[in-house]
Amino acid sequence: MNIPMRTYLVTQGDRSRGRGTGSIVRAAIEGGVDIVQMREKHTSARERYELGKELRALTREADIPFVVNDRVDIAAAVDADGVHLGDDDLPVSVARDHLGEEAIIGRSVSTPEAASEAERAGADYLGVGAVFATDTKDVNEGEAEIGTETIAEIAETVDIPIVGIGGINADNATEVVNAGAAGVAVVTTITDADDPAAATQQLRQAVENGRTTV
Ligand SMILES: Cc1ncc(COP(=O)(O)OP(=O)(O)O)c(N)n1
Ligand SMILES: Cc1nc(C(=O)O)sc1CCOP(=O)(O)O
Ligand SMILES: [Mg+2]
Repeated sequence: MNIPMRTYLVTQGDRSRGRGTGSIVRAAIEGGVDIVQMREKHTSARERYELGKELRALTREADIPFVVNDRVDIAAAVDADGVHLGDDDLPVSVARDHLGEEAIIGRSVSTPEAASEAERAGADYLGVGAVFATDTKDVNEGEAEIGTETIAEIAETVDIPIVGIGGINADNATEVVNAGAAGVAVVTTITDADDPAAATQQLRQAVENGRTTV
């Protein structure tokens, strides 16, 4: 499965300076984002469903993949392309049974062992983090600031693509890609930017720079 994910936006409404998540996603699309994940932790199922339908329409119009964080039921309800799962979410195999062979299923990992297990379970890509310090999410001790060395180890271990996540911006994205990531996933670099479209473009350029210098 060839999933475009050089620049991967993970949404978070409460880190978007009061701007609607729809407007952030529209700007990211204008800036050339490759894939969008709806991640709205403290909202009801109904709110996620309504926002999910809006983001599905925007991403469909832009012809880019749309993934829902955590919730297989909401992914199915809004006709998303897939779901992103972590340790507290449904197993990859269960999501696969519900969403089908064509669905994009991402899995969070922070060690080579967990990466191998997720690949065996049928994940299509891995989100690996937290690469650098972040205050967007409380990351467990041992999974914080794993660095680009762990990105390199995991990239060597699995055949599926990986994206780095956590504290990534246009100044350090090149390093993440040079370590072996297919791309970078970000929340605040885009959602909290003065100009989310320009921030997406700069991130994209940093990723491209990595590809040409590897
Ligand atoms: C691309 C990507 N990578 C990792 C995560 C983290 O997922 P998870 O561990 O399930 O934590 P929450 O995001 O649910 O808090 C992600 N969402 N996206
Ligand atoms: C959602 C998420 N998952 C992480 C992980 O390590 O699995 S770090 C993270 C937050 C990323 O936010 P920012 O780009 O603002 O640092
Ligand atoms: Mg999760």
